[in-house]
Amino acid sequence: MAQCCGSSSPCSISSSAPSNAAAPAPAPAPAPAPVPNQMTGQSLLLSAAGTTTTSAEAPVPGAPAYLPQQQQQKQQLTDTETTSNQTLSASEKNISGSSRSSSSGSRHISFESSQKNDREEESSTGDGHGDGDDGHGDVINDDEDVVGTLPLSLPLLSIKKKNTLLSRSSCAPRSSSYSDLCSCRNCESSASSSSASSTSSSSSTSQESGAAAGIPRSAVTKQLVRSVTATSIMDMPYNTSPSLRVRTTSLNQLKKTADLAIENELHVCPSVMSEELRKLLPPTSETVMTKPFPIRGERTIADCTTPHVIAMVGLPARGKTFISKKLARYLNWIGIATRVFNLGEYRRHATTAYKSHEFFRADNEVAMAIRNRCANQALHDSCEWLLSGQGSIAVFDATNSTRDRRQLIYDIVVKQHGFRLFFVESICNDPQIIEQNILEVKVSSPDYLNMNTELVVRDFLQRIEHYEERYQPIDEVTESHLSFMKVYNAGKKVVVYNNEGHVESRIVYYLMNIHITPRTIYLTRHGESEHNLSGLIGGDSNLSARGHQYGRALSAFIAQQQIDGLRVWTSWMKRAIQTVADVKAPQERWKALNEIDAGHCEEMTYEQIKERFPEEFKARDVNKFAYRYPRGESYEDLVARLEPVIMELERQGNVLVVSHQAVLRCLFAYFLDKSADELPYLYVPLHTVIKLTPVAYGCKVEHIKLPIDAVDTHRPKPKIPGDVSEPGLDGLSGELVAPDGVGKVLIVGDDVATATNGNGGRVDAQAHQ
Ligand SMILES: O=P(O)(O)OC[C@H]1O[C@@](CO)(OP(=O)(O)O)[C@@H](O)[C@@H]1O
Repeated sequence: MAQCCGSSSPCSISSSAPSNAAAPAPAPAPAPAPVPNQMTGQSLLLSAAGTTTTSAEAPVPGAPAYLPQQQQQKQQLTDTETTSNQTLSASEKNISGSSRSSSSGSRHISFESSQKNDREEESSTGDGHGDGDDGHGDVINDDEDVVGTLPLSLPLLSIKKKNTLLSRSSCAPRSSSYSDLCSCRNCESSASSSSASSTSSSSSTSQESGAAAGIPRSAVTKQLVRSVTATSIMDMPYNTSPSLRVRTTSLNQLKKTADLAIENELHVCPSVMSEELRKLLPPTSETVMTKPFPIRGERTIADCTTPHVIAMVGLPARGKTFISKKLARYLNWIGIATRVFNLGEYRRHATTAYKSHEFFRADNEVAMAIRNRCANQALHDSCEWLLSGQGSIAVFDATNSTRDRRQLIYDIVVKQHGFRLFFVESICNDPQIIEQNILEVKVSSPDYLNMNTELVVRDFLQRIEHYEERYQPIDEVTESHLSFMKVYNAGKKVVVYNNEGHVESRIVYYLMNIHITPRTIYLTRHGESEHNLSGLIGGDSNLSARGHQYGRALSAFIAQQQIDGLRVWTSWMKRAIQTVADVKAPQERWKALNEIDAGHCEEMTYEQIKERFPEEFKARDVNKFAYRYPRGESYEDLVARLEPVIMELERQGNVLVVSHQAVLRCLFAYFLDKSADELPYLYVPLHTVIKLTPVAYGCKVEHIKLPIDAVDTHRPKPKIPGDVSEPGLDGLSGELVAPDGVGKVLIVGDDVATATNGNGGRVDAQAHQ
């Protein structure tokens, strides 16, 4: 299966149109007709608690790609083997799919909670063309009081597709390192004369012998692919060639690239390839010299070849903006560049004409013209952004509450641009959730500046009524060509329809796990360890005396917080387990929470690494996120390893996570929406609890430093890569990180130290105010 759900068990879900997998990034392949799913009448029931029951012939979608890395690679290699079969069956699908009746031709997966959930009665209430917004944006434009400041004459949606064809004839004088992959005349001659690494030499040997034997070009390429991908990373000592350091990451990409080349007969020289395509080539000594490690996002290019638009659907105050922002944060964290286009922000930017709910009346023609123009502009910008290659997923956050509006989106996104389109409809009939939503985010909306809460609630409820008049929930019969999921009452029930491909499966899985129940997450490193004292990284040492002291202070602090249903998660490492020895709460050990594996550099000081492996040490400073220790891990690897932890954290209530510097940076970056550049330098000091409380669309952060001294292990990014004389190693360090405006740093008073040093763990509550 080319793009299976990623389940470790055999997966029977058909992949999406294979043209997606084969499309060269970033330009999309011509729009494939939507492929209705072959599976009929299959349903899967999943309880809110995560237990699954499948109906008779149901395919089990399984958890998406959260397999260990090696398993994923194995899985992908197996998947790729079946690509050609899939291509055939998918084209058959296209032919047969068009004549099939909508309801029987689509896979329908329904996830229902074990709790009582009445199926929503969905009724069409008209065929108006309304659109709208319910989000409140961060952009407040007070300068504009003219109605419709967006130019009305703007040529909307006139985006040209990029030229995906690569010219053979323009092959420039080329680098010998590509000779084993290129078939242009120049390269062929240089290929035969070049000798390279073991991998490339075997490849060129295949080519030469193939040419000599008169084997057709495509067969030679296939042979080449096989010979390269059959090589196992495990068989190679890390220092055989610098290029091997990235081989695990590039292995699947290479396979896909090569298949792509076979399918499209693109025998072009890498020197004229697009940047995107070239990135997927196997590393050579040259690419390693200039760009030693894959940057964030490369890992996911193969998964997300075709740009996606995720279009929200639903009445105002149904949590669409909450879902959009949260989803974007998650997708960016896993390395898929995602951006939210919020229609409310466009409308507020276009006009300040909003005075009351009257603006949203269906018969308000002036307002309706503005709203339509803004919706078109937001969609246009989403597509522009995707076409520019800056991102892979655009989230269109608007109500998209009528069939006509959704059809328009489909025509533009799928038919015109050939992107994938997935609707996420949020349906909520629980007045409590709606009211809470209005109070939490609408009262502070720029639409209601200086208005009292009661008036805001009344006005907003009337706004909702205007939408209700024309709201048409997505209909499986009349809109059977759409891919969508419906989330009922903040996740009590989820329905998934025509779910296509890996990215959508991940989105569905993620959205099934999030919840809005208030809770708090506490992150802390273990107490100071013996290795911390001597400046050694990694290892599995015991706590120092001060580390044990921190353990006691932590348990006192946690007891004082009186946290309902708290669970404690630690790594498997001694220093983490020893830290929570006195904490009174159920504990779980996660291997995934173990510290970054520094491979050959384990239990060395930074100075020793610099001395023994100067190039490695420098390379890490150049790109710390992507740098993988020899026989060890990178931060990028850590993010992949931690995805199941994030998923489980999303499902849980109150949790205390006790882990390590690098691991906590990754988790912290998820909650703070930090970039790959910032992530490895986030400040996570010893003996400090980071308290995270979800609020509205974000997260409140408090740093609570318990008053027990510890060494500072933070090494800030040096100005000169490889420099160890920078501050940070000698106790000077970075700033506490708190998100703009919402975070605050609390310093706990002496009471904790007193309490833990002899008062049996009692802590004066006042100390924390
Ligand atoms: O990525 P850098 O900044 O090196 O930080 C990670 C390092 O932090 C350390 C301490 O130096 O973490 P910890 O003590 O939390 O286990 C090392 O074990 C680890 O290799």
